[in-house]
Amino acid sequence: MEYPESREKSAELLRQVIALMGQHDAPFNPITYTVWYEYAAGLNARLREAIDRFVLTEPRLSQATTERLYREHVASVDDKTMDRISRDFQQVMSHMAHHAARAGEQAGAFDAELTQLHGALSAQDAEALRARLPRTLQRSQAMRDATTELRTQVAASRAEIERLRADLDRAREEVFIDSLTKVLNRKGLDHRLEQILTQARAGQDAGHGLVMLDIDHFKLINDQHGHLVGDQVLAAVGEVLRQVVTDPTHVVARYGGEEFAIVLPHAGLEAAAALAEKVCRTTRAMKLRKRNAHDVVLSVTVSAGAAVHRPGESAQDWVARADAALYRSKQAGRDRVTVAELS
Ligand SMILES: Nc1nc2c(ncn2[C@@H]2O[C@H](COP(=O)(O)OP(=O)(O)OP(=O)(O)O)[C@@H](O)[C@H]2O)c(=O)[nH]1
Repeated sequence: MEYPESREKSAELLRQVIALMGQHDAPFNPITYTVWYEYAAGLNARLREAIDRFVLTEPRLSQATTERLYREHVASVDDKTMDRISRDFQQVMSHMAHHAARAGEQAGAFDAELTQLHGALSAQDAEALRARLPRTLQRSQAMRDATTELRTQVAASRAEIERLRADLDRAREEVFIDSLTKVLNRKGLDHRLEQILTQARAGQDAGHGLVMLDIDHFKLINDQHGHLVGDQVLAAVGEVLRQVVTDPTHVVARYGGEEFAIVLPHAGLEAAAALAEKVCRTTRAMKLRKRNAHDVVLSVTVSAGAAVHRPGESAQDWVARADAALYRSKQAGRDRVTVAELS
């Protein structure tokens, strides 16, 4: 997931997120953090609606509810990953708390020692001062040791928390990736579309391009060469898409079956159509060798439809307009791009 906030905005968000986490019962961990971050950032409308509904009956959200919200509205991370990350996080926090408590105890003892020393100094009692000094030195050394240990522990904990967050991000991404074509799956696409349209609704930006693509006569490929070759073709088209769509802000997904989608945030119809043309050209030029049969070479083509998002339009309607343009490409003979009218 991309978090597009500026540094100032993210600092403000961080304050809000910490305040929100403090108002609820779920422990502080990367899952709770992510839920409240997405809530506060306003990037996840469905999550927001669900939280607003839940707090009516459960004003302090529990760990179980927060994890459920994460699973249903952020990413369906499996229970084992969720448990492991929560457990590891608790362990990191408990180590840090232990070292902080130790440093606190040493600080208390050192403070008591300083009070005694101050007394001896004020009374100008040279004898008492001499007697106190070895203890004062001992206590100050213990204090220094404890703060050094705490510093080391804080650094180690930070590194560990970073590792856990990366772990969680990886697990989230896996849920959104189609294993055959290695592009986003439908769920991943829906999630990204929702983010993009939430921002569009908030008036933060306008004008996004969408291309829907469909492999031509795919049923024939399956019928003539078998389902496994069909899968090989799907994987190859996925590879073409990953190769052609190089802009990291663009979103490539398998919409379902042999249909793919490309979302081009902040791009017009011309850019979307040009990218679709490039995908058509590259796919047409591709020669696929049927696995375990070196003499059988397959060629495939794709048809495409492009549409630019209209203000206020739902994701569903947007996809339907691009799909209608794609249908016109099919009707006109396939292996081509059709653009949806703007009005
Ligand atoms: N091998 C394989 N086939 C799939 C998969 N998903 C869907 N299909 C097949 O894709 C085919 C889609 O065929 P149709 O929708 O009739 O369209 P088409 O043959 O591509 O023809 P046009 O779209 O009109 O060019 C069906 O035969 C599905 O069984 C998959 O994951 N693997």
